[in-house]
Order: sequence, then structure tokens, then C-alpha cells
Amino acid sequence: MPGRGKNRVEHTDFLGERPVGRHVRGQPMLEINAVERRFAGSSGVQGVSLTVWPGEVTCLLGPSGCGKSTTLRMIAGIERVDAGQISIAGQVVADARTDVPPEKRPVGMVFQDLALFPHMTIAQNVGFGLPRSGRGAAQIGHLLERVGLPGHADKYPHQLSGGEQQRIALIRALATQPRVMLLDEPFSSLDQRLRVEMRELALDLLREAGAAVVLVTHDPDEAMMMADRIAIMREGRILQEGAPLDLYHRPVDLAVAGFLSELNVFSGRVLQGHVGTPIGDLPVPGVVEGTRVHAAFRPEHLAARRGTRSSGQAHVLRVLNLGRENVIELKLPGHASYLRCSAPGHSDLMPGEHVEIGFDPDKALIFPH
Ligand SMILES: Nc1ncnc2c1ncn2[C@@H]1O[C@H](COP(=O)(O)OP(=O)(O)OP(=O)(O)O)[C@@H](O)[C@H]1O
Repeated sequence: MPGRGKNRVEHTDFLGERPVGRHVRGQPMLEINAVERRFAGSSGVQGVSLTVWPGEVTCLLGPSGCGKSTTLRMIAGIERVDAGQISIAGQVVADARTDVPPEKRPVGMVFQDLALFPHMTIAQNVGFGLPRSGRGAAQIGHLLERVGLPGHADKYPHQLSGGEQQRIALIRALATQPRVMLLDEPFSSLDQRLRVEMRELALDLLREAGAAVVLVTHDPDEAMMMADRIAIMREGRILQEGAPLDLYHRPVDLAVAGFLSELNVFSGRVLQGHVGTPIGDLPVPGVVEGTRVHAAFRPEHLAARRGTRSSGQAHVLRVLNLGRENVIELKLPGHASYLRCSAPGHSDLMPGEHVEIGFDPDKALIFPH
């Protein structure tokens, strides 16, 4: 499709054999066009459009109440659309005249609290919805092996750990070979280590299945890691949609920029092609003289160097040692808020020390306000 190649993310399925994603010629799997859902006293969902190709993960990211789950529920058919259209594999499943019931849509779902059926064995859970034929049984065995739980077929859900249950929920949803997979905060109840493992396993399985995936999360790291495309939502609308690194480096406004990491924000007026900030003058070529702008830096785009009492622009308030990196909180004299910058884990700056702050002007994010 012309123009689609610009943001493309190229990958193959799990076996490395079958290319998937929007760079592959073919039809989108999921098309959402200007859908709306209105609720009294809430922004609901307003004019959301998204296109997801087979094997591609689109992440809906945004604050609580921005319409992420409502969008998923409309795709699943649990919520009706008030306007707009949803198509799966070229078939309209929802619009003003059409409302295909959820069980007739080729959609799988994994929600954070979507419990397994407690009175069914693991094999019965995974096989729920599959034909009771030999092919179904072989498929269950294959899926249990793929998630490393081949010996658990006859157990019951309460005999499995939380992470194991989540793997079963994932393959139960995949067993019916849905064209579209909807994941609503599926890993948020898992501890950090398991969450990382599950994300990787889920990505492998989902790409292997070639499903179009829509993942809802609050967690920007999860979105950056898992998504081919991220749609940032607020108050029922998509503020920006694109490849993760495009959004990270070229956010359309301060709100989008702030969803993907912490920001250090300065405000000022452009004079002679520069904006003055407490950490130095920043060139802002191409911005009209006199414009008021926000200049924002991500923590990794500021560098704190040990200085002296006279050369130092700030002093170190706190050092959070995260192992591989340190997060350093800096206090600027005369400013109520503090700055955050990241430094390598071996940096030895200590609270109370005076520092000079360096930055690469090319990394500044400039927004008029
Ligand atoms: N059935 C409903 N009746 C009335 N209002 C609703 C209904 N479902 C959702 N809403 C409202 O629509 C808005 C979007 O809700 P939604 O659950 O989609 O948000 P969300 O982004 O998924 O939030 P969270 O991250 O907290 O799950 C909210 O203001 C919510 O209160």
C-alpha cells in the first residue's frame, strides 16, 4: 500500500518463515473507522480510527478513563458502536446497521481478570470452543508445549501459579485461531520478572498465530517493548498514532511526549532564535520570534557532570540506583520543581554535590504554548 512503508516494522512469524505486518502486501485484518460510543457525563470514545495488519501489535496507551477498554469492547462486540464502522478481515462486524454478536466474531480476548473456568481441567480450558475432534486434542497438546506446560493438562487452574494461569488464558484465547486478539492489561497482575517473560512469550505466540493484536496498557515501557504501533488516547480520542520510536522522538505535543517517559519541561519566549532556560540557551531554529514555547528533555537527554560550588547550576537531591542506570534528581536554585536525569549505574554522584547540566539541543522537544 503506497505510503505505508514509511513507518514499517519488519518482522517474521515465530519460526522466522512467514513475514507478517503492514509491510506485507495484503489486506489489513482489523479496520476501525471513526467509531463513537457516547455515555452520559463522559467522553466515551469519539471518532477513533485504527488499522491493524496480521501479525502486528497496536497498543492503546492512555490514562484511566480515556476510552481504551470501550474501544476493545466495541471490537469484541460487547459494546455497540454509536457511529463509525469496524471490519475484520474485510467483513463489516459493526456499523449503524450491523452488530455481529461477540461469539460470531473471530476475536480472542485476554483480560487481566479473565479467570479460567475453575471446574475444568487445563486441557478442557484450552479446548473450550474447539471441536471435540482428534485435531482439537493435538492442538491443545501443541499449545501446552509451546508455553512450557505440557505436563499440566489434567490439573485444575487452582493448582497453577498466577503466571502459569496467564499463559493458559493466552493459549485458550489463541486456540480458536482468532483473526484479532484483544489484550486488556493482561500482564499487570504479574511480578516484574514474570511480566517480562510473558510479554516475550506472548509476542512470539501472537506473531506465530498471525493475529492482529490490540493491546491496552497504562505502562509506556510495555507499549514501547511490545507494539509495532502505539495509539495514545486521551478523553476518547487518539492524540497520535505511529511507530513507537516516531512517537518517542517526534511527539505532536507535550501531552503525548509526557506519556512515554518523564519530562523536564522549561517555558520561555523565543528571542533571536533561542529560548533561555535555567540550564542554558537553547537554539530553536525555525520558530517565530516572540513565540512562547515549552522546551522538554527526557531524562536520558540531560547529563549531570560534577561541578564546583561556583560552576554548578544545580545540586543533587537524590540518587536512585536502579542497577544498570541511576536516576538523579537535581534541584535548580530558585525553582520549585526538580529535574530528573539518568546516568550510568557506575556514576558516583552523591546527594548534595554541585553539578553542571549538559544537553544535546537536537534532543530537545519544542512545543508552542
Ligand atoms: N457502560 C458505561 N456507562 C457509562 N459510562 C461508561 C461505561 N463504560 C465506560 N464508561 C465511561 O467511558 C469512559 C471510558 O471508559 P474506559 O473503560 O473505556 O476507559 P479506559 O481508558 O479503559 O480506563 P481504565 O484504564 O481505567 O480501564 C470513562 O469515563 C467511563 O467512565
